[in-house]
Amino acid sequence: MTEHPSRVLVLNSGSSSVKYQLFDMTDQSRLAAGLVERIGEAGARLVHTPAGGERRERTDVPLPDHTAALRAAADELAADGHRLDDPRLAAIGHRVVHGGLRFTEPTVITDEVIAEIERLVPVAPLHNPANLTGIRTALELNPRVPQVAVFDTAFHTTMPEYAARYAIDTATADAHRVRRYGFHGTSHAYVSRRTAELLGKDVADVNVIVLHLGNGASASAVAGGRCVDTSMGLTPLEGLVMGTRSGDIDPAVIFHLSRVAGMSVDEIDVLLNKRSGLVGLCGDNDMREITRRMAEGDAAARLAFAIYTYRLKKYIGAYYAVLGRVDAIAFTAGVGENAANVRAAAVEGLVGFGVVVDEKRNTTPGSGPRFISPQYASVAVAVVPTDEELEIASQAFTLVSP
Ligand SMILES: Nc1ncnc2c1ncn2[C@@H]1O[C@H](COP(=O)(O)OP(=O)(O)O)[C@@H](O)[C@H]1O
Ligand SMILES: CC(=O)OP(=O)(O)O
Ligand SMILES: [Mg+2]
Repeated sequence: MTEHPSRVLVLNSGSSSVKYQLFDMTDQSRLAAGLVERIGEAGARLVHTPAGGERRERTDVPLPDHTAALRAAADELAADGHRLDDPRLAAIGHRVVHGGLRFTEPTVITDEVIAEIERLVPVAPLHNPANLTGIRTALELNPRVPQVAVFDTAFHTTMPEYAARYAIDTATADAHRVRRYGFHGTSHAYVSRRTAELLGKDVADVNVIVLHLGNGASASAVAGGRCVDTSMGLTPLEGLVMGTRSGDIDPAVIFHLSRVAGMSVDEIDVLLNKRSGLVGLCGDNDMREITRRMAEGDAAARLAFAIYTYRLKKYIGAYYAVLGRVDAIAFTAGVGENAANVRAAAVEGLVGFGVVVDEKRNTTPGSGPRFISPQYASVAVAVVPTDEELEIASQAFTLVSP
């Protein structure tokens, strides 16, 4: 009997990092995981962790660009016996951030798919180029295994037109594909499903607000497993306050900075995407550091935290209204899973909506999905760890399986 290939390598290429994980999909176990960070910068490093093995950190290999980073990752995997031409490999799954309106499902990558992802670079300048480098390098390393793109935007394509459209001239919007796409969809899909499981209900029967708070952050309103609204828009800049991005602002801020401060469009782009959000407000984008500074009475850190959590609360209120009935609010990603102070502040004063957290549950560290609201609360508040890599592996594996 020949064994069907059952392994999936997942690549998540970010603007300055590459994350990778190798799964055995027979039991969804992780065979290896790694991260290459600060690519092209001083201090670039690769951290590779084999399942059950010793973590290895490499700073001695040159990591000038994403191609080098992926080759170095392939070498680390090969050193553990996981070669990229291994016949047990069923697919390589890629996170692709912007899929426009065209890609609503995971898609096997062809030249034509690559050309379409390339065409979307202007609406995802920080993300799609890195995703494309990941795809091209993986194709060079193994041209035979199916490569699958899993799009951040796909889960949001169910948004109704009235949530997806901006109120601007329709002809201009259509000519340039200006509309709200939404991102982090793989995480919103996975977390909303896991939240339904935690509630012991069918996903079709529950309404969930998902708050994905990582470096990039977004909220979504999910009704019966379908996304009906999300906070990111044409690009991942709209919505919540993020590590380095402003989130919602009056668009006239851009005209003002151009006319009054003499800044170019590119300079304003960098300002809003890289020098705003938490880092712009207080100089730090790591919530751990901000929390430490707040305890010392640092006023800038306190204000940054207040702005961040106030914006969250506004989105919770908005999506409560959008959904009409909310069964659960789920916090996920680096900040959402770990920062009890952010969770508490985001729902403070919402007891009238049935939204409240139990202090002990909220501050007790845990790892799996768990409730942080009291037993009696009418809306469940939960911490539900995301796993974008496993979700990408599952979708890619399902697509290529006979
Ligand atoms: N223990 C913690 N307490 C508070 N914040 C944390 C903690 N651990 C991680 N974070 C936050 O999570 C962020 C990264 O989230 P993550 O989901 O890994 O981001 P991304 O995948 O977008 O790079 C960090 O910038 C940091 O602010
Ligand atoms: C779309 C997006 O914001 O992604 P990330 O959080 O990985 O930057
Ligand atoms: Mg993440």
